[in-house]
Amino acid sequence: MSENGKTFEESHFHLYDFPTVSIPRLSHLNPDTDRLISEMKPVVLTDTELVASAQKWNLDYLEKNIGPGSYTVYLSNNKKFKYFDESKIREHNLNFTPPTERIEMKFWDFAERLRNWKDGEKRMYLQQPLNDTVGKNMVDDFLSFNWNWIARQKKENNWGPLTSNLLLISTPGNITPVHYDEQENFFAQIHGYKRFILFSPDCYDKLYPHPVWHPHDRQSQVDFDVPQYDKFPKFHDISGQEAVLGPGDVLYLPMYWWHHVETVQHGDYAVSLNFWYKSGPSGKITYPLQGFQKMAVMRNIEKMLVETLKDVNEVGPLLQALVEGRYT
Ligand SMILES: O=C(O)C(=O)C[C@H](CCCc1ccccc1)C(=O)O
Ligand SMILES: [Zn+2]
Repeated sequence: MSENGKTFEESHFHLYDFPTVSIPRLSHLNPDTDRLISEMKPVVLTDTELVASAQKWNLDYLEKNIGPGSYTVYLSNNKKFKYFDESKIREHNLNFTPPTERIEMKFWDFAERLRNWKDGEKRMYLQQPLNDTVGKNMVDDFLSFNWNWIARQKKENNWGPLTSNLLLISTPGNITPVHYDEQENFFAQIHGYKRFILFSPDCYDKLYPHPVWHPHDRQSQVDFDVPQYDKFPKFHDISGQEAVLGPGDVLYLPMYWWHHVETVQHGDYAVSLNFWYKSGPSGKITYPLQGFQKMAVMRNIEKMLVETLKDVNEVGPLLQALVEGRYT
């Protein structure tokens, strides 16, 4: 498959059993692009120049210009970096074993370890919101982003404020397992290549999310490498959309869309920057509700039940009693 002028063999990607189609790759000047965004459908924009001033953000440049701040780096003994919310571990004092180790590093330390990284060693994933501790050159790069274009997108789609720009630097082969976020996202690829597999919010019944109170809230329980079809039978019917992003590509990743992200194997490290926006007011609700709205409804029901029952172990049995014999 050749994307962004680069060709890849199968060995560059993890192979899964479900079918996928390609996410459209369009110019930002194509009217279909703004239509897809307004319909909350994914699209790869090939020429926004959104972060053109960051094309020079390789390890050397970042090491020289990112400043003295500390950076959150996850370490994994395998390829997966399944996100977990540490606050939920304490809140429900669960005996939860984090799947990855989180450490704080200075950038020069991370850069050095990444330069010397060899396949087979612990994989690393730097994940840190950009903040005002970065050096002057990077502030200038940031100010030179194509804010006109993205501000128009925010306005035309009635989004809320930009909440953060997450800087992501990953070793080849890293996987962020399938999950959804509750914010709109323009994902800008700066260095290296990343493969996204997306699933519509309507797939919520096929991806079996963890409970809302669980540290893996918003993540799927299904391990794509070992899908337990007995536990998760509906996963069998899933199908997705995929794209490989290269430098300069921007993926519109709509709120509540499930996504699995891989840093292409046997290649270079990857540098990405996302733009997370709060959603705007929902406006006129039309019926029947769409998939993402049903996900929000289910989240609210789970939250209300935990609040009311005070014991997370009582939520399942009560919901079971509510459904059995009435709705089955
Ligand atoms: O931009 C996005 O939404 C992604 O999922 C990009 C993903 C890393 C995100 C890490 C993460 C996952 C869940 C909660 C908070 C942070 C990647 O590029 O590997
Ligand atoms: Zn995400």
